[in-house]
This record gives sequence, C-alpha cells and structure tokens, in this order.
Amino acid sequence: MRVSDHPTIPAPQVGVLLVNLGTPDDASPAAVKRYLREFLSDRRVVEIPALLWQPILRGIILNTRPKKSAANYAKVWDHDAGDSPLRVITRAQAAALQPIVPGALVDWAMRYGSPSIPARLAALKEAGCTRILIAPLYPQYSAATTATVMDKVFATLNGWRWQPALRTLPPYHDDAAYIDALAASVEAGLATLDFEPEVVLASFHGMPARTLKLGDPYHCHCQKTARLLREKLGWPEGKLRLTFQSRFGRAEWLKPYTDPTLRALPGEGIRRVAVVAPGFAADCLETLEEIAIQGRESFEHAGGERFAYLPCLNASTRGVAMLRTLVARELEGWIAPA
Ligand SMILES: C=CC1=C(C)c2cc3[nH]c(cc4nc(cc5[nH]c(cc1n2)c(C)c5CCC(=O)O)C(CCC(=O)O)=C4C)c(C)c3C=C
Ligand SMILES: [Fe+2]
Ligand SMILES: [Fe+2]
Repeated sequence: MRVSDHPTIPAPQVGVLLVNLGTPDDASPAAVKRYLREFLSDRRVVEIPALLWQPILRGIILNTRPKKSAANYAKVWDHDAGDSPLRVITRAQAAALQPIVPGALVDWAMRYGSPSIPARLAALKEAGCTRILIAPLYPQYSAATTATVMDKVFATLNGWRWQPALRTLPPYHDDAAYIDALAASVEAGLATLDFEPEVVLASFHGMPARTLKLGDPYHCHCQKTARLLREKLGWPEGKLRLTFQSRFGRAEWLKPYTDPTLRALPGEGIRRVAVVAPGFAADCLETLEEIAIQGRESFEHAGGERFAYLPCLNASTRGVAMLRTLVARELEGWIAPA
C-alpha cells in the first residue's frame, strides 16, 4: 500500500475558484455606488495616479454615474432570481461544473462586491482544500481583469500562516475548446433567427488604447479569438468584424468602437446584423443592456432593419463542457482524470 492510499491519511482536498468581475448587490444607486467605488479605485483598472484620480472619482463620477448605471441595471436585473445576471450565471456555471469535476470542490467569487475572493478562499480552506485552482473567467488576458484577480488572491494569502498550493488558469483566447464552443454557439444562435445577418460583430470589452503600447496582450488576444472564430465558422473576412465596446472616460480606447460601428453599418448598406460578445464568459450589464438594448437602438435609428444579440456561453451545456475541459487540464496530477 502506498502512503497516499493509506486510509487514515486523507487525499489532498482540491478546490476550484471561478472568478468573474463583480456586480452590485442590488440595482439601487447606493449599491451601484459602493460597487463602482471599489471597482474604479483598483489601480489595475484606472491607471491614473491616485492623487489625481480619487478626487475625480469621489467628487464627480460617484456623484453622477451610480444613478444612471442603476437605471441600466434595473433594466436587466434577473427578477426571478432576485439578483444581477452576472452573479446568477456565475453561480450556475459553478453548480453545473461541480458534478463533472469529481474530486474537486467548485466554488465561485467576484473580484469586486460579493461573494468576495477572501470570503470564498477562506471557505475553501475551511472545507479542507490544500490545493486551489484559481480560474478567472476572462478568455483574453488583461491586467485590468486577470491580473487583478491574482493580486487579490495573493493579497488574501499574504495574511495566512498555512497557505494552499495554487494553480492559475491561463488565458484561453485561442484554446480549441473555447473556439469550438463559441463557433457552435454562434451557429446555433444564428439558426434560431428568422433572418440572415450580412455582418456579425464580435464585440469585446474595450481598454484604454495606451494599455496596448504599455504591453498588455489584450488587444492581440481579442484579434486572435476573432480570427480563429471566423476561420472555424468558415466565413470570409468581412463577415465577422471585431469591435470594442463599453468605452469609459474621454481618453482614446481600443478601436473600432462598437456603437459608432452599429450606427455606420446601415450607411454601408448593411441592414441586418447580429452581435456576439466572445470576451464575456457570462451575460451581464455590458451585453444585455449596452448591446442588446442600446446597441439595437443605435442600429435601428441609423436605418438598420434586423438586429440580433447572440447570448454568451453562460451556463449552457457547451459552455460548461468547455470550462470542464479547461479546468480538468489544469487539475492534472492533483486529481485523477475522470
Ligand atoms: C476604466 C474603466 C474600465 C476598464 C478598464 C474596464 C475593463 C474591463 N471590464 C470588463 C468586464 C466588465 N465590465 C463591466 C462593467 C463595467 N466596466 C466599467 C469600466 C471599465 N471596465 C464600468 C464603470 C462598469 C460598470 C457599469 C457601468 O457603470 O457602466 C462588466 C459588467 C458588470 C455587471 O455588473 O454586469 C463586465 C463583465 C473587461 C473584460 C475589461 C477589460 C478587458
Ligand atoms: Fe468593464
Ligand atoms: Fe457599459
């Protein structure tokens, strides 16, 4: 009998922590203000010296934006679940993953707001996990998303005497499992429409343009995802166009911008369009409100005739199977392959 087989020595407990961005606790301006204060105070997200930025954030932005954002959250809030779509879907992803990752405890957290990374790491530790895979659900790496999750994890462990062993899920922007799942989901989404779009936009969350010059791979990761998706679908170059959405502030962000593109398409003679958001693991304010509501309005006001928003992979069977492939690969050597 090997030591690891000895009945009195328990096998190491393995934990998996799915992490997404975060969302307010409710759709009230007060809750949105609390969430935005934490989110926009992260130096990985807004890379302006704190002495300059904090007065702008506290003096202007947190006095104006929460009311407007709260009204937008109210439009997409999941009233059945009584929660924000991002939290509902992330919870569902973890629940669906649990039975197909035997040997690991699957949990989930939000980088900003609740449930927090410190709270869920503590829960995994409490459950006896001595090995934890951190899985930020961002296919494309960016310092503003992936790196800040790791910062929070490491800062949490900084206070612990007995730390778990850690692994981290690498970006999966060009992973065949992800591209295949995306392509199948786009094909299935298009098959439900009663029209054929002339153009499909692949809309990714934007980043300040200067982050590209500073060496952030995000822009390149988005380009590669869009190219691989188009190739997998067997489409010609013009059929899938990459755009960047959710611009914030007055600085230049990565281009082309989604909303102006939607407004310009009818002028190019393109009247039927579908939008997919491959950078989002879960539908959220940025897809359900900014694209599916505001984007549609922009397109139709400019003369567009047919518009469809295709949902994210979310907790769909193929989305969860893709996550399982990614997670199981990283757990090799920690748990026996299923
Ligand atoms: C400087 C500001 C922002 C950067 C940089 C940024 C990068 C970034 N964000 C996501 C994913 C999401 N962002 C979401 C909401 C959101 N993003 C910003 C600003 C920046 N994002 C704000 C102010 C907000 C809040 C809403 C609003 O007031 O407009 C969300 C949705 C959250 C939800 O509750 O549904 C996601 C997801 C990525 C992937 C990214 C960089 C690659
Ligand atoms: Fe964002
Ligand atoms: Fe937005």
